Amino acid sequence: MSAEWSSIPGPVPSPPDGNVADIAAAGGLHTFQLELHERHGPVARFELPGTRVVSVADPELLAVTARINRRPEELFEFLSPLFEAGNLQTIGEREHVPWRRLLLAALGNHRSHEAHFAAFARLTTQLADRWAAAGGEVALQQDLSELSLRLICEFALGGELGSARRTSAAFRDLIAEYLGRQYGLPSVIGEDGAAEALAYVRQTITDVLETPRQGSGLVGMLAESGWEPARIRDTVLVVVMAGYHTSGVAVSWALHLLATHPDIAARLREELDSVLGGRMTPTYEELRSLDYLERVVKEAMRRYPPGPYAARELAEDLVLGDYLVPAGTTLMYPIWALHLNPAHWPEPERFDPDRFTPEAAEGRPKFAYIPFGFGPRSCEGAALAMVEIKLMLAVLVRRFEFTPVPGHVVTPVERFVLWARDDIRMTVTPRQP
Ligand code: HEM
Repeated sequence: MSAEWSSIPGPVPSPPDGNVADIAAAGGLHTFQLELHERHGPVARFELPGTRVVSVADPELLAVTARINRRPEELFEFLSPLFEAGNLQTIGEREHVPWRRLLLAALGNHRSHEAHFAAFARLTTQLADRWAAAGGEVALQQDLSELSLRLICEFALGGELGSARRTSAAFRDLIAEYLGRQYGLPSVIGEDGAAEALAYVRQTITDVLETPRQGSGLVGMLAESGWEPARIRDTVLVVVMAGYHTSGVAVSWALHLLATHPDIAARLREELDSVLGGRMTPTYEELRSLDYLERVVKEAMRRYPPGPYAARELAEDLVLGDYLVPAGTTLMYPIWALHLNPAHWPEPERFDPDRFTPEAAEGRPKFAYIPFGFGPRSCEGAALAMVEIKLMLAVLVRRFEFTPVPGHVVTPVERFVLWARDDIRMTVTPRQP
């Protein structure tokens, strides 16, 4: 077996941009990968400028890659301008291992989640009160990404980070701008706009680090880390960037699915009403006992994974099924395509939370479902995100009926995260207590 990238099935690349035009024609990397695997099978190749990619949509084959730490630099190059001390998405294993240890200690601690739970509930209730007072139509992704920014700042920094609206817009625009530059798309905010947004984000982070606050495990741990100040600032930036939109986007997709599946929404409400009685927010303990809520969240992240892909780079040749993939290849984990693979998810488009009962999940390969990635570079915020998402959804579904706005079309687009192109617009109607 020879290590030949071109022996792997895939579309014909056209120099110098490889398959960039095919990706644009498909509507983005997320939809391109669905078509790629439908046409070429579970292991398929394609080419980005200067990068040979092999995309793997078979969970059993993914298991073979589970120890790889290295991320491909070219693919994440667009994030480099954000960092002062090196791109944290792609730092090498030696630096990454202690960095991950600190993040897991700061973000993955259940006692710490419990300690911040009352503040999370207060911030979520504030948004619900605002919706109830204003009534009518809301833009879910805008409001919920601002709320998740507030939650992550409360948790990781002990309070607000500048104006939530401005910070959230700055991150969104910076990612769209840098990603667009990498793939030759039209500018979103221009050179000056990007410089201004980055300066705003950096300044607010510096302000937070210079003003001691109570209740921030992350800032305290960073202060004791002995790391250079630029790496500390970069770490705060990456945590805020990774956490500001993902949880809110997950909740908005879940609400979209619930609003279009009234029977499932009714079953979730029944569970919430029976556990909460007359109260509007669950306790931390109650949240853990809401089984159907958990299944709804998992199924929503299967149907619309907020992070639609992950990637690694091969340091050595690797046997993947029938192929020997050469060293230097970028391995893509096409999370959306994996979550819609009919071999493991019958009728994959159907929204059915009961796919996640213990009985239904039995025998399903571990890596058939990977919303938070896997292996040594999996998401350090996963456990925290699940608490945030379940709490936001519980409070909002307990308090409101959500009705899709007639004529508003919801189209997923990939901008590093799976957003809806024109947001998800809903009419919110307070439920009778
Ligand atoms: C719905 C919520 C979220 C989803 C779906 C999500 C998904 C992901 C995915 C797919 C990756 C790449 C994993 C891989 O390469 O195997 C990732 C990485 C990461 N996520 Fe999340 N994430 C979420 C929320 C969060 C939150 C709330 C935080 C921080 C508080 C966070 C922090 C990170 C960090 C720091 C990384 C980089 C991991 C590394 O390179 O070691 N994420 N996330």
